[in-house]
Amino acid sequence: MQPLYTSQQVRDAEAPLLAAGQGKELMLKAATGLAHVVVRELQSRYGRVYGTRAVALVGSGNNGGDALYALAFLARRGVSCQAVTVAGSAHEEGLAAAVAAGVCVTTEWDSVRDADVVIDGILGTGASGALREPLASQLSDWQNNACDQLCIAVDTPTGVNASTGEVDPHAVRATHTVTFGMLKAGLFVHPGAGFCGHVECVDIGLTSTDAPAGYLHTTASVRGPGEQDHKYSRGVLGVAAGSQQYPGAAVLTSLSAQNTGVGMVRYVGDAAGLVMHSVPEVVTGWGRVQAWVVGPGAPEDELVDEVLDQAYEKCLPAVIDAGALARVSRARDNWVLTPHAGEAQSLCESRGWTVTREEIESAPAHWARRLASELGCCVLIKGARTVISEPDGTLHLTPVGPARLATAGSGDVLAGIMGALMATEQPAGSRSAAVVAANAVLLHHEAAGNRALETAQSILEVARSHREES
Ligand SMILES: NC(=O)C1=CN([C@@H]2O[C@H](COP(=O)(O)OP(=O)(O)OC[C@H]3O[C@@H](n4cnc5c(N)ncnc54)[C@H](O)[C@@H]3O)[C@@H](O)[C@H]2O)[C@@H](O)CC1
Ligand SMILES: Nc1ncnc2c1ncn2[C@@H]1O[C@H](COP(=O)(O)OP(=O)(O)O)[C@@H](O)[C@H]1O
Ligand SMILES: [K+]
Repeated sequence: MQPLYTSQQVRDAEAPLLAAGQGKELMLKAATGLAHVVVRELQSRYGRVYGTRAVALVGSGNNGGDALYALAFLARRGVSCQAVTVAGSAHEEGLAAAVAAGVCVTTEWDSVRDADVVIDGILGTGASGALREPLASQLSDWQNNACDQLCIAVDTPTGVNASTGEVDPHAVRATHTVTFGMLKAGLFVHPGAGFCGHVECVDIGLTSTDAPAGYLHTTASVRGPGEQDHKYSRGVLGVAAGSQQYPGAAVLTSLSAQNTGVGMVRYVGDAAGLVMHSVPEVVTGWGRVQAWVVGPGAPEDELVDEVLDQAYEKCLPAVIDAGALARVSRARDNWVLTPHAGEAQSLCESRGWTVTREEIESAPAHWARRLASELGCCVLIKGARTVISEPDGTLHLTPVGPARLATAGSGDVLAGIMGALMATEQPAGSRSAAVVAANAVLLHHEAAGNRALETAQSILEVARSHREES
């Protein structure tokens, strides 16, 4: 997992180097890394670099300085380069270097639309507040008329808050973002993440001792059984799921847990017959378990309350989903609540917080944080972009999953995968529970992404093949 930082944390990490007079060196490292990416992308899209046209949008600060030095580099590679200064002034030394290399400087935006690549060097970590006029309208005019243009953002797309992922209505939609030194959290949080395109980080020698604002998880790491393991040592998962109205959720959750790999699944609820018929490995009835999944398919309140009490009293890790979410009155830090935006809205409402489902969908990190802090456990808000927060606000993010996960029952499959990992990994606190949850999300993505699958049942088959291969 890769640490993610806020803009301020990155600026704090830069401060001692700037104080030691290394500002220009840092900027040259950043600009060189940026220029290499531009060259690579020009080559990849057009099959050549020489003779292509690059236009950089240049703001008044160091973000513009990076863009100007990169243009100087590109001009020497035979790229026809133009710098559009959008803020009246521009980084002096960068401007001098660009002009010396043959870069044409203008304040007119005419050339932007026809450029083979646009480099967005307007705002980086120094941005504050809404985009000002006339810049905001100029950006909208350009982007409303641009079509499939290569656009490489310097450090962060202008208008995307690099700390929070909040987005200005006129923000730049980049195809690539080249960020410097440390990954910024806002580049991976919805909705900002959707404006960044492919993100890569150029090492300019920054380090931080701060606690990161979050972590990016990209590869699922799952521990298989050891040679000495038996079914009990490996972990028994209790599944309390399904009802007469929604018996299928009990099957999907149990089967998904079984397919992910766990010592044993114990099922309690109203769909025991159907579960046994579909997953004969499952044992039904109460008994000792090392973790719980409770809630998929709206099991009865009485059963849910009993499971929640047991998990609380014994400090067992638990995945609380769907029908069980509304029953949580106290929580352990190794619990993960897994609402979708609608369920998160109900959780907020029951606490007297007024928010719409749409507002949660447009700022899931904010609401996951608020709920996690209120409840004292991890909160994972499901959706096109899933976000997990620990009670202290530390975020755990993953790349976006395949859209074919948007199908009924796929949340039940996720609950089963997560439950299996909870039972085998035994997370003791919120950090390890959040890591388990992120791993489950990645496995869920992988299972759905391996083939052109459309149903939750098919996702299960891939979960099984994943287990057999590992
Ligand atoms: N400080 C350093 O050591 C390094 C900084 N680097 C670059 O420098 C950037 C940060 O530079 P700066 O601190 O100069 O800040 P920026 O270049 O991000 O922006 C500062 C300028 O933007 C204007 N501005 C802020 N908010 C605005 C808004 N909403 N609408 C319109 N204009 C607005 C401000 O008036 C100010 O003039 C980083 O993102 C990175 O690209 C890199 O060169 C690496 C080294
Ligand atoms: N467009 C999408 N792209 C990627 N993943 C998605 C998308 N839509 C939904 N998902 C994922 O699919 C799952 C749906 O879960 P949920 O809404 O609980 O469904 P159900 O209750 O029917 O099981 C979640 O893991 C969610 O993150
Ligand atoms: K930028």
